[in-house]
This record gives sequence, C-alpha cells and structure tokens, in this order.
Amino acid sequence: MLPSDLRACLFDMDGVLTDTAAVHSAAWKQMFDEFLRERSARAGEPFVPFDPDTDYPRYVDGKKREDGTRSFLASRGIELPEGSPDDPPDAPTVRGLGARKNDLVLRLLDEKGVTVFPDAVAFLRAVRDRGMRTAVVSSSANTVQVLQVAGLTDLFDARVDGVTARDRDLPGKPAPDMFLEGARELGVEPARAAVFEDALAGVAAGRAGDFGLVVGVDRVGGGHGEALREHGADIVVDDLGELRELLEVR
Ligand SMILES: O=P(O)(O)OC[C@H]1O[C@@H](O)[C@H](O)[C@@H](O)[C@@H]1O
Repeated sequence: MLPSDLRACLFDMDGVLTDTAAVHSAAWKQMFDEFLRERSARAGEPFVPFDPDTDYPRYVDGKKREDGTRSFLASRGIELPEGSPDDPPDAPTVRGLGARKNDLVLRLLDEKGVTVFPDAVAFLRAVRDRGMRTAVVSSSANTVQVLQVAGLTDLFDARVDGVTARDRDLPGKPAPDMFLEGARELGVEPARAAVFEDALAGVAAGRAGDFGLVVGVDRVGGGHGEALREHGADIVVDDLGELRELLEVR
C-alpha cells in the first residue's frame, strides 16, 4: 500500500489537533492525587502520587474516561464499584471519579481556552484540498465543545467521539472500533485511510484496525516517539508538516 492510495485521514483530537492533552493530564493528576491522598491517610500508608510522565501515557491517555479511570486504579491494585453515568463527583465509584475529573477539565478549558496546533490545521486543509475525506476520532465526550471553541468543526466529514461510543456501545481505544466506525462513516476501507494519533492506546487501535498508515504524533519528546513505534505507529513525526510530501499534499 502506497500512501498515494490513501483516500481519508482520521485524526485523534487531544494532543494531535489541539493542545488539550496537557489539560487532561493535569486534571487526571489533581483528581487521582486527591483520591490517593485520602485513601493512604485512611489506611496509614505512604501516598504515591500520579506520575504524569509515566502513568498518563501508560494507563489513561487516549482512552475513554471510565476506561482510563479503571486502568490506572488497577495499576495500583484498586478496584471500585462502577457506579452509574450520572454519579456525582463525590461518589466513591469509577463514574464518580470520572465526574470529578471532568469538572476539573471543564474548569481548566474555561480558564485557559483551547490552543490549536497550527501544523495540524494547515495539514487538514491541505488533505481536504486534495480531495481526501477527514474524520475526528476522539475518546473525549467533550469533543463537540472543544472543536467548536477551536473553530475546527467544519474541517471534518465525520465525528466519532466519547458520546458516539457511549450511544453506539463501541469499545474504546486501544480496540480499533472507534476508528473503524470513523472509516465506515466516511465510506472508506481502513486500508485506504491513515490514522493520526499521539496516544499509545490510539496507535495500537490504528494498528489493530489494519489501517493503511498509522502516524504517531510526538509532541512531548523524551522517548515517547519510540513508545509510539513500539505500540504500532508506522512512522512518527513531531510536526504534521513533515508528511505533506509523503502524502503528496502540496
Ligand atoms: O473525559 P473526556 O473529555 O471524555 O476525555 C476522555 C479522554 O479523551 C482522550 O482524548 C484524552 O487523551 C484523555 O486524556 C481523556 O481522558
């Protein structure tokens, strides 16, 4: 499969199109640290904080909110009841912790706004000018709002996000289902679509879906590019502009 056979591009959002991965990471840290601190005080055990450099990419990044919550808790040997989707932020459940984290994300987005990566917008416009179809495939249930604030909504022919996944009962990344749904909505075979991802769970999803090209986007450095390759990226770039020639996009 040559890149010139590609007909569509499927983009993750947080950390690929918008500088919101850092917002999520900060919110996860604050929520988990509060939870862990209380728990260790009660048990009389040492408090080991959430590490944004290792815990975030390994257990949380790119996954649906409840999957990330469960996955990090499991790494600490903690199992909480699932709870229900409308659990309040103080409920000691997976859904309650997720609600607590989401309140923090919304507050941070409100305070800081959303920064768009200029290389991503230029690349999106270039592939669309070339006639390629585009979709955003994000685990975030806040995708619609973030795209709107960022002014990116009109650059996509399809959207599969945390809300879609919930409504259609799609397993989250690293399962390939959300990307496969995006390709299906665009009417393009996975082999003729490229996936753009900054998360380990995301490149693994692209690989599991047998997409024509899986592009790892490394905006953080420090060995993340190597990890993206190990989890399934065909190539890794730190700026989407590097790809314009490869994809014959002028
Ligand atoms: O909590 P939300 O907005 O539904 O987002 C879920 C996840 O969405 C992903 O895009 C992010 O990489 C994760 O960090 C985030 O936790």
